[in-house]
Amino acid sequence: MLLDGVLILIAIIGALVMWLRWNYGYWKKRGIPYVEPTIIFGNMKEVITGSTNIGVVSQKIYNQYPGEPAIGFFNMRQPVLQLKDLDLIKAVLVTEFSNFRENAMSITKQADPILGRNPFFLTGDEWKEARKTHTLNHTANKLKTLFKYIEEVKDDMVNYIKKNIGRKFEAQDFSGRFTTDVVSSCVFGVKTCSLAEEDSEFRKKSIEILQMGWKWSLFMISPSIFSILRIPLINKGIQDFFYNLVKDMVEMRKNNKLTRSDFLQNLINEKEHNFTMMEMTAQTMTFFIDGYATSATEMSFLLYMLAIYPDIQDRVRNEINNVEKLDFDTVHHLPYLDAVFNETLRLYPAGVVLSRLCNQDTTLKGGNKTFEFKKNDRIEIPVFALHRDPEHFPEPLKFKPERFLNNANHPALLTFGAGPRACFGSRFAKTQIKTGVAYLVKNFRILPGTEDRSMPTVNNSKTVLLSPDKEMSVKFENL
Ligand code: HEM
Repeated sequence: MLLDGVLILIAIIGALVMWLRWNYGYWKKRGIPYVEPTIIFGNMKEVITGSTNIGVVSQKIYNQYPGEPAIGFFNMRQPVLQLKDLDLIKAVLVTEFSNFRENAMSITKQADPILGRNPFFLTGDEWKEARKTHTLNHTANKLKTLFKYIEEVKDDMVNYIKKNIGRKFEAQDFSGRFTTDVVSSCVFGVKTCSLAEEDSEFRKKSIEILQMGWKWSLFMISPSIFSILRIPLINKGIQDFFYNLVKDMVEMRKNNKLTRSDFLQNLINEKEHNFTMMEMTAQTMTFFIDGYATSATEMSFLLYMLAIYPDIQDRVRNEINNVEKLDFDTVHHLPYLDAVFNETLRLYPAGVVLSRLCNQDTTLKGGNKTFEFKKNDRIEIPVFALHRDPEHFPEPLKFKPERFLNNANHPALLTFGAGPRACFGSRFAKTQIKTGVAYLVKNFRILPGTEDRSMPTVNNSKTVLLSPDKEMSVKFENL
C-alpha cells in the first residue's frame, strides 16, 4: 500500500518535471542559439525572485551571443525569441506588422473591465476600434487645446517652488505629482493639487495603481493566468473610485450644461459610439494610467540629469531664453532640449522591453540568417539592451545629448515603440514633460539634493516601470 503511494508520488513528480521541461528543447530543435534555462524559472529566475528587473535580465540575454540576429530564451516554460537585428525588428514592428499584430500580453475585459479595454492589452478588431478613438483624440489640434490646462498646472508648480526654495524633493515623487495634476486636468477636468496637498486622494490612488504587488509581478511573467481565472489587475476599490468620478463629472456637466475642452468631453461629445459609463471610465483611465506614470518616470530622470550635469542645464536654459514665448509650438522646437529628452529616454526607457505575438507563419531575413516564425511564437524587442549597445550608441553609459542633435530618429531608439502599435501618447508626453522642465529651468537652477552626482543604476524590481536604485533628490535655487 505504502509502496503504491510512493510509486504514484514518484510518477506525479516525474510527470510534473517532464511537463516543466517539455518546451526546453524548442530553440535547439529550431536551430536557434538560446540561453540554457533552469527548471521552473526558465531564464527569469532573477525577475521572479525580485533580485532585478526584466530590462536588466533581457540585457544579459542580449549580451550572450554577440553578432547573432536573434536569441531564444524561456519565460518560465514559454519559449520567447529575442530580436537583436534592427532589420528583423523593423520587419516585425512595422513592415510585416499584419503578421505580428498583437502584444504578447493580453487581458480580457471580463477579467479586468478597465485594463481589458486599454489598447495595449486589446487584440484584433477591438484593438483597431479603441486605437482609432484614442488616436483621434491625440491630434496636434486636440493637444493644442489641452495646452492651457498644462500651463495652469505649470504655474501652480512654479509658484509652489518659489515658496519652497532650497527644499529637497525626491524627483520621482515630485514629477509624479506634476504629471498627476496635468493628466487629471486634461482627462477628467479635475484640479487635483497634488503638489501643494501632500495627502491628495488622487495622488494616493495613482500610486496604488502601479505598486508592484504580487499581481503585477505574476502578470509580467504569466499574463494568461489573469484572463483564465478572471482576476482583475486593478483592484475593485480603485475601479469604483474612478467609475464614480467619471459618472459624477459626466452628470454634473450634463445637468449644468457645462462643457470643457478635455478628453472626457471628447468622449461625451462622441455621437458615433455613445459610450457606456464603464467604457468612458476605461478610456479615461487608459489616458490617466499610461499618461501620468510613464511621463513621471521620464521627467524624474530628466530633472536629475539636468541637476548632475549643470553645463547641459545651462545650455538648455540659454536655448529657452532665446525664445520669445514658451508655448505649444515653441516648446516642440527646442533642438537641444529635444536631444536631452531623447538621451534621457535612451538611457532610462520607462518600458524596458516590447513584446509581440506571431499570428501567421512568416519567413524573415535578419543578418545573414533566415528565420521561420511560427504562429504563436512570442517575440521580445529588448529596448533597454538596444539603447545600451555600444554598436548603436558609442559610450552608451555616458550622458551625451549631442548624439541626438541631428539624429532624433535613430532606428535603435525605441522609447515609444514603433509601427502601428507605437505609443500614441508620445506627443502628449513630450508636451507635458518638456513644458514642465522648460519652465523649471527658466525660473530656477536645479541642483542635486545631496553631494552624490553619480548616474543612477536601475536594477530595481519593485515597480512596474523602470526606476532608479537610489533616491534621486533635487532642489531648486533662484537664478
Ligand atoms: C514618456 C512617456 C511614455 C512612454 C515612455 C511610453 C512608452 C510606450 C511604449 C514603449 C509603448 C509600447 C509601444 C509598442 O509596443 O510598440 C506604449 C504604448 C502605449 N502607450 Fe505610451 N508611453 C508614454 C506616454 C503615454 C501617454 C501619455 C499615453 C496616453 C495618452 C500612452 C498610452 C499608450 C497606449 C494606450 C499604448 C498601447 C498602444 C497600442 O498597443 O496600440 N503612453 N507606450
